[in-house]
Amino acid sequence: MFFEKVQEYFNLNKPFVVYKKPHESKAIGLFQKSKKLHTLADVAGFCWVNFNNDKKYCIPETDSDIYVTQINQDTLYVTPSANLVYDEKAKSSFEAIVSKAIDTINTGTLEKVVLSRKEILDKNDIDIVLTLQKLFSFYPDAFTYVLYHPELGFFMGASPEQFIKVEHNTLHTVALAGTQTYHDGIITWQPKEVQEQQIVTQYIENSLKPYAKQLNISKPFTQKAGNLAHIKTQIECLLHQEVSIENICDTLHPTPAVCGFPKDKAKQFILENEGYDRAFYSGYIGEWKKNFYTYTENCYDLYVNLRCAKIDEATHIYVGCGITKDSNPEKEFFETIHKSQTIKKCM
Ligand SMILES: C=C(O[C@@H]1C=C(C(=O)O)C=C[C@H]1O)C(=O)O
Repeated sequence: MFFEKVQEYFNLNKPFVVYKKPHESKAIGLFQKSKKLHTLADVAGFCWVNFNNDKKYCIPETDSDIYVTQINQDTLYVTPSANLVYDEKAKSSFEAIVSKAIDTINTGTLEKVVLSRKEILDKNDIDIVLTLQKLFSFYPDAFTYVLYHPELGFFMGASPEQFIKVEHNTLHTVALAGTQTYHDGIITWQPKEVQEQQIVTQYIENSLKPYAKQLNISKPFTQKAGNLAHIKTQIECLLHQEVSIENICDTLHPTPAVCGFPKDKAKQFILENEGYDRAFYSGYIGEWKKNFYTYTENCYDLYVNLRCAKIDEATHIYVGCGITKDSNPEKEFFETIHKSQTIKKCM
C-alpha cells in the first residue's frame, strides 16, 4: 500500500515526502492532496528551508494523506564499493577556493568557512522505491528522506545531523563537525578538527543562551555516519516558557557546521566564491509542530539537509567541508569525495 502510493505520486508528479527518523523502524509519508506550494506557516507539517533562510516551504498536515509503514530490514542490499573517481578540473577549482579561504582566514577576522560544491552525475532514471529502501537500509542511524514538489524538484538525503528537536519545552541539538573516514578501533582527532567542532559548540551555546533556563552540554565524542566519523557534542536546552521556535531556528541557522564563523563574514565568502546556488542543501528539513510518529502536537524534529542530492535532468550531489587556518586544500577536496559516497551508494 505505502510503496504503491509513493510510486503513484511519483508517476503523477504530485507533491509528497517520505522520511524515516534515526533508529525508527517505521517510515512516514505525507502525500499532498493539492499541487500547491505551501509557504511554511504556524501549522503542523513537514518543512524544508534553504541555506539562505529566505525560502521556507511545507507539506501541511491539513492538505495531506498520511501513511505509515513498517520498514522491512530483511532484504539485504549489497553496498557497492566506493567510487572515488573524480574530475581533475573540479579538484583544482575547489582547491583554489579553499586556498583563497585559508588566505582570508589568515589575514582577517574570519575563523571558519564551510565550502561546498556539487558533483553532477549523468543519471536521472531513479527507481523511487528501490532508492528509498536503500536509504533506509544503508543508513538506519540517519534521517533519510525523499521529497518531491513539482515546482521545486526531487530531493533525497541521509543526514547525520540534528538541527533541533523540541518536545515539552526542551530543545536538543548537536554540534557536529570534523570528518575522517570511519575505521574500527580507536579514532583520534587532530587539533584542526577539534577546533572547528569547538567553534560550532560555542556558537550554539551563545545563540541559545537568551532562550535558555538551563543548558547542558556533553563532552565531545566520535560519531559514526555511514563511511565517515565526526566529532559530536550533545546540547540540551530547557527553554523559557514563551519562546518562539521559529525565532530560535532563525537565530541558529545556518550554524558554523555548514556556514562558518563569524556567520555574516562566512556567508558573504560563500555567496561570493562558491559560484553556485546551494538551494536546500545545508538548510534544514523535517517535522514542524507535530511528531507524526506519536501524533504529539507542538513537537519539532528538524535535521540539517546534508549528504543529499537533487535530481532533474541529472543528479546533483552536494558536499562540503569546514575550512580553518590549518586546512589542506587537497585533503578537503578528498573529504568531499568521501562525503559524496553516502548518496552514490543509493543510486
Ligand atoms: C558540510 C557538510 O557536513 C558538515 C561539515 C563537517 C566538517 O566540516 O567536517 C562535518 C559534518 C557536517 O556538519 C556536508 O556533509 O556537506
